[in-house]
Amino acid sequence: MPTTPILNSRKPSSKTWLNRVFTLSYTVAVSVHLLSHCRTLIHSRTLISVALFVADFVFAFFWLTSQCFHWNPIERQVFPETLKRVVMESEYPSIDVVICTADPTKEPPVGVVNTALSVLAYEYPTEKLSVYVSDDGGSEMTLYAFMECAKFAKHWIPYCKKHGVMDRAPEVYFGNHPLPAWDPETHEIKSRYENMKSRVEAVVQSGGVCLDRVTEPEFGDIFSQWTPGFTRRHHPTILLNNNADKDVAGGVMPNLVYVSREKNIEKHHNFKAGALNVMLRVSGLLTNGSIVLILDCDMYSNDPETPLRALCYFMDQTADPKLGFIQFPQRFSSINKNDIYASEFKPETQILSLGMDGLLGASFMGTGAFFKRHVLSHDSPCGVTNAGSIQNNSKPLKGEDVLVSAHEVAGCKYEDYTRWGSEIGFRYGTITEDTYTSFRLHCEGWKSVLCHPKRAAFLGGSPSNLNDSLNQIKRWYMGFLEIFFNKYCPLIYGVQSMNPLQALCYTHYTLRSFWSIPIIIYAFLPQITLINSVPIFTKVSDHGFYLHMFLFLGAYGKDFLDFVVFAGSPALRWWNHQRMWMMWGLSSYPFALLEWSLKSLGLSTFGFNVTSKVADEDQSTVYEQGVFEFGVESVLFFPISVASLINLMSFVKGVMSVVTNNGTLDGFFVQMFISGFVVLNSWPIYEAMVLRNDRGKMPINITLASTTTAMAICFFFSLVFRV
Ligand SMILES: O=c1ccn([C@@H]2O[C@H](COP(=O)(O)OP(=O)(O)O[C@H]3O[C@H](CO)[C@@H](O)[C@H](O)[C@H]3O)[C@@H](O)[C@H]2O)c(=O)[nH]1
Ligand SMILES: [Mn+2]
Repeated sequence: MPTTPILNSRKPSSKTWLNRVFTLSYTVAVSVHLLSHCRTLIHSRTLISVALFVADFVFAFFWLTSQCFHWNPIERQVFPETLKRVVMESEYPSIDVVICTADPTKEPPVGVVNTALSVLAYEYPTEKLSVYVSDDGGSEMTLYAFMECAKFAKHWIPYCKKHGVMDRAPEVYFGNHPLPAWDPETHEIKSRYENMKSRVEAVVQSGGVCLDRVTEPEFGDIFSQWTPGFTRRHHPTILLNNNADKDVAGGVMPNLVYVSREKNIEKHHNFKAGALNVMLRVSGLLTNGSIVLILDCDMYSNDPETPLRALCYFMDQTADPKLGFIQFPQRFSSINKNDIYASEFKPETQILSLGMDGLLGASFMGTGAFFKRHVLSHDSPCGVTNAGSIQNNSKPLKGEDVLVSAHEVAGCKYEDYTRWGSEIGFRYGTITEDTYTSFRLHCEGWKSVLCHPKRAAFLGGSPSNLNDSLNQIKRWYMGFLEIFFNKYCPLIYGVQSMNPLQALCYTHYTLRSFWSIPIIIYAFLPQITLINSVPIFTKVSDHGFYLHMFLFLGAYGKDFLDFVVFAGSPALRWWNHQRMWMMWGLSSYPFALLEWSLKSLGLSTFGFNVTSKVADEDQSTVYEQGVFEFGVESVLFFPISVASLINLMSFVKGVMSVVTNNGTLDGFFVQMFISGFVVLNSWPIYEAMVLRNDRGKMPINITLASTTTAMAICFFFSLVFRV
């Protein structure tokens, strides 16, 4: 009897038992610790003991919920070689790729072009591949870049296939490979690329498209739609289908389509989720690929065989029919050596996600995910009613009728009175549509898979300065609060509708901004009391001290093991990550809570502030050197600066009293230790305040304001503790 060929496998991670033993023993320690807090509260309740209890209680909550990620981590493998052997290419499903962009100034069109080229050149039957660019910025510059992309692709696709190129984003390819002097073909394609790039950049620089640049008759007319009343928030649908049939080597070209959905200033457009839903409908009409790959414009493909890896699940006869999507973890290309801003998101993308994968599946990360189309549009009006099987679709439906319908489904009134965004497609109501959509899909019983090949499937950009990075985190956690305080709350609705451990994972993420409470308490309370010589923790000579020590070393030590030993990151990256966690706790998290509260009270609004993907040369140099970039007067730096100064004062005060009291610090050791630890972490901040003179130094106004505030706090509390 023939055995079914194995296309993928899963096994428990080697650390599963270590995780479980650790979870159980640490739970005992946390419980004992919380009990002793309760005892203190009963016998001598003071403001300080209440604050410490609250802090430890919140920490315990996050620790406990985070254990759900560690309970059942798994590792997976796929076998694309087997796939190639046992499945004929003609059986491959067709794939529609959607690339989102929203702002030509923050997301340079050349970057969009590179991402598009990297997927157009996938090792995949070209007649089954379609690439859609969704331009939420409604920018003629992006459209112009798209046209240049279409022309260059005719050369680039056959070149990549002929030479087995791995880096199929040309910018990366030409950046990584010295040109072989003997190869005229490579020289030619490179100069073609450079010319194209400079034409696109010239258009971007001049701020508009000069029509005599567009010589092709099939493209010429479309720019007339940019009438004087056209703005990015208010304009008609623009759709351009590049009808190129053949590349220069005579191969079939993949479809390439540009869509900028209709916008109306009076109509909420639901940010990226709104754009993606339009793309689901438009692509449903034009090509109707049964697999949809979602990408951000800065996430280029780093491995041309990625679709085959996804097929190792989709084409697996034995796979769970409820499998909805396959997520490739977000990975990043331009992170500096020690990842000073912790932009790698290692825990979320590559550690915790393995744990969710062992439950119901990783959550959608906004980019790098292959969806079965029908999961997102099961009863869409576009005639996409295939009930679960992977279908094959041939080259596009063309003709005027289809284009008229496509304009209709991209219109901003189309979704009125439909279930798009509430029950169908990407879900609305939050600016972190990715987490929310996968949460809802998991509630509905869909499953997902994390595919984590050694060579990253996609590589993206990340903020290269501190302010952008803190703002990005703030935006996510505001979105998370919108998810939690919602009809479909992960802790209430989620726990009832899916594996409760998985629901607690979502709970953990969506509530994380409350981590700011204990972080702020621990950043100020032990320090202010130390300055005023008030001991608040157990003495080193007490038994309780060992419990404190175990709790601290256990949490940090386990984190270190996961990050460095099991996930293989350099130790310095781990150190920088824990530093950023404290910084988030003092800035992004509390501001997320604040802004979300203001919005809930109707006092303010917030939108999707697109992360900038450009950095000028100076900024990039500073970043590459691994030096913190403050530079701008950001309110997010203020609490961080105040905390770092208070910690410095308290540490100095502590050292001085140890010296004057003949070297005893018994009663103050824990407070000294915490201040010292924060001081060590704050070194780049002190440097930015007093030692640096470059443009990345702390703005003088922030330094002055935070110094004054820190002194005022000290003065105020010295009065409080005197009475
Ligand atoms: O109204 C909008 C806003 C954004 N985008 C696009 O959404 C993508 C993500 O935006 P970006 O500013 O780069 O977000 P990140 O901070 O990198 O966001 C992460 O988190 C987002 C959810 O908050 C996810 O959508 C992203 O995939 C994920 O990378 C970009 O391609 C944008 O062009 C739109 O299409 N329309
Ligand atoms: Mn991004």
